[in-house]
Amino acid sequence: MSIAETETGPPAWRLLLGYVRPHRRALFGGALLSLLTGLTGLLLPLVARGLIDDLSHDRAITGALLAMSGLVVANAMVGALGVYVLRRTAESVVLDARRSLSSYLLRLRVAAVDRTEPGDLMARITSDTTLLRAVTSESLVGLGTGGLTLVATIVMMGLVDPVLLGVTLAVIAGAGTVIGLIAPRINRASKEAQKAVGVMGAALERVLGALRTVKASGAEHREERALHDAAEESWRQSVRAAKWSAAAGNTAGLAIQIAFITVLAVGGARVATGAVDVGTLVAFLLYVFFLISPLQEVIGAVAQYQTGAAALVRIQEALRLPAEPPVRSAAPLPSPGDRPAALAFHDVRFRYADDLPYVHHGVTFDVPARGMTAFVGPSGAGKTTVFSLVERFYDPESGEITLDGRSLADWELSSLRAAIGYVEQDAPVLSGSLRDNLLLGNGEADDDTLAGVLKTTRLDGLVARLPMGLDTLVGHRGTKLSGGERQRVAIARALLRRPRLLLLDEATSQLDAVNEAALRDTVADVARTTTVLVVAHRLSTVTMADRIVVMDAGRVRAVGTHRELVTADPLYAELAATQFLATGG
Ligand SMILES: Nc1ncnc2c1ncn2[C@@H]1O[C@H](COP(=O)(O)OP(=O)(O)OP(=O)(O)O)[C@@H](O)[C@H]1O
Repeated sequence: MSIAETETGPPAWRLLLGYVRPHRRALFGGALLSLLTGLTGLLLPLVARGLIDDLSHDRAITGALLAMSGLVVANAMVGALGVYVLRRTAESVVLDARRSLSSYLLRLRVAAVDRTEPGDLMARITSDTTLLRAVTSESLVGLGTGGLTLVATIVMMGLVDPVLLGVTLAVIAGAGTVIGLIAPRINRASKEAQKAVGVMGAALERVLGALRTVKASGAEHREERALHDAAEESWRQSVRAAKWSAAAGNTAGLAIQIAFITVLAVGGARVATGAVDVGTLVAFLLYVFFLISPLQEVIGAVAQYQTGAAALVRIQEALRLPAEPPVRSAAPLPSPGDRPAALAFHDVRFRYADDLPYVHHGVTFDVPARGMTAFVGPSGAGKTTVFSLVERFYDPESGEITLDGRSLADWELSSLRAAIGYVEQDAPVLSGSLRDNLLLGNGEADDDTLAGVLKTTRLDGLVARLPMGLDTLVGHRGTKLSGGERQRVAIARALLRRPRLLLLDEATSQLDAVNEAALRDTVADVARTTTVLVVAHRLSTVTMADRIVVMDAGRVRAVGTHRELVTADPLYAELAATQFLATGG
């Protein structure tokens, strides 16, 4: 599913001004330099007229030649400076957009991310923001400087000969009408092209995220087709945009040529009747020639703006996804002596989306501080969802969840999460070093603490074996670690936060007996000082739990110890007999 296209919202030019406002001074400076370049250029025809005058009156032309050379050099220097200032400003606008967009994406609600394609979001940060560069430096400035130069040129033309100006303006007005018809087509094609880039990003993310599965399923060709289709769609739409942009650009060239010929004809007649002299006609023709650049600049700006506007709208769509409130600074982690947390669910009803069935139909349970509570139940019963709700990745539709007797809704999100350590079932490992991964949740942990946690999670042996110890790169998604090692890294990472509540979604994959037993001891150890909740898949975990919550189809069926439940709850008895992995039990 892709991000909903929003038709409403502020127009693109308002969004653009919002991005540009902080850089308005630099932009204005750059525009001024560009304008100065245009103006110095504008003086050339006047000097040329003087030169022709001097020639026809047999006067020395050295002064006029020197003036022309000086103007040309000054024009080039000021022009280069202007281009540099504008490009730099445009890059700063892109930087701002990338910064704000990436900060925003990190704050996105998990529910919002569920409904989008990460690859598409990535394309919006990388590719769409790039388009802001051109829209700032070329479009906005082009419109300003080109527009002003155009007006200045027209004023000069009016001063030289108003009749010829009238002829020129009529031709330009015709060109303007054509451009007005072309611009929306460029916008539509650009938006489609960027959308296809997003689709390609999503397809790439899908393939690279599961490359082993794709290869093992022999699905390379099918996936390749999807990638190529998206790339081709982007190509098709970009070519369409290019076609219309070229048509717009050529309209400008054509208009100037028509104006040139018309001015030559009408001007020639006026010279013949003696209304104007040859010098005036030459100066006017030079001005017509001078119109090319600002006119093309303005038309280019209009075309470029259409592309930028399409990107701006896509960026804005991402910025409208629901996000968590911004956090100014990370909340402090629990201190070593902090008391464990107590958790309670009161009649919690929850579904992942309005169009999906309820996952929790009124879940109620109480977990006192300290000790280990195991959640068991058939697949899909809603056990992992309990953890997602505790972390506030989602909020319940009704009912209440309390931590230490205080509703989760009243906790500041970062303080709530700081109190919790969460080990997910598939135990993601981020690309980077093993140390980066361990310290992800607590960058402040000292070497002694780290060594202690490595020992309890039995990772010390692994670290000793690795060529570069803790600094060994563990690869994208931890592909260089085994499933069991990944799970232990995730537990170590959570323990380093000294959580007051540890949520452990047990891996369904088997660990070897030694590590299994070690992990069980670790969890039992942690449960003496912390509240531990485990979604349990192993009989060995369940039997050592202080209490077991049996869930079925979004409800809590029973709570008790293994001994109690085996006799009291038929579902539990069946699970215990058939479904649990029995390792070490
Ligand atoms: N992000 C999500 N969006 C929509 N539905 C979801 C999402 N996550 C889980 N579900 C659905 O919610 C239901 C409960 O899922 P949950 O992961 O809580 O089950 P579970 O009891 O932990 O199962 P298992 O033991 O197989 O891990 C399932 O039917 C699942 O399809």
